[in-house]
Amino acid sequence: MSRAVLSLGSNLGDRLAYLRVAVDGLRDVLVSVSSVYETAPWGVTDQPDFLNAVCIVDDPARDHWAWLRAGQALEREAERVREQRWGPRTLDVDVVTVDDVRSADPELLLPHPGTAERATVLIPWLEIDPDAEVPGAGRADALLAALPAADKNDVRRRPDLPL
Ligand SMILES: Nc1ncnc2c1ncn2[C@@H]1O[C@H](COP(=O)(O)OP(=O)(O)OP(=O)(O)O)[C@@H](O)[C@H]1O
Ligand SMILES: Nc1nc2c(c(=O)[nH]1)N=C(CO)CN2
Repeated sequence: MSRAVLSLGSNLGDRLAYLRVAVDGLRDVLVSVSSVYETAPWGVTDQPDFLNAVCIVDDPARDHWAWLRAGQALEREAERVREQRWGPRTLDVDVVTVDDVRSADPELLLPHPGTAERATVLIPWLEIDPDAEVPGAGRADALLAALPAADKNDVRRRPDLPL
């Protein structure tokens, strides 16, 4: 089996529609999907707010590279153009974890290196898996508890935006 946690983000154009492109494209392998969260941008802060969500997918036939390729195909479907690092995008699909795979290959770092510091990933992930663990870094709830309150306050659930 290969179970992956994918982080979705959009801050350009019809943000909800782009997240739906991703979820619809994963429908056959979808185990669960979080609520949508409106989040203040980190990294490059002078850009529009993001919508973020996390989904858990499972497919015994896919390895971690197949999940990366699936995410990239969805980004292409959302007409993503490659722009500045951490800049605005119609759709970003990050592979957060795949089972307990660890990878130092720059094309596919696992677990995704930003995970432990990103409330925008940890909060939606914990919503759908309260026992979530980041391989090598411990429980997601403990990682979230260690983040500044301001980071958590910048992640607001949007129950009015269903996926
Ligand atoms: N776990 C991963 N998930 C998705 N892409 C990854 C992962 N590890 C490495 N990459 C590589 O990262 C590149 C995409 O980077 P991208 O421009 O989306 O970064 P970013 O989203 O701006 O920043 P960040 O990766 O910190 O969220 C791709 O070339 C991809 O091969
Ligand atoms: N709130 C938020 N900020 C970001 C995000 C994101 O998904 N959410 N993604 C980025 C590029 O990976 C840069 N900044």
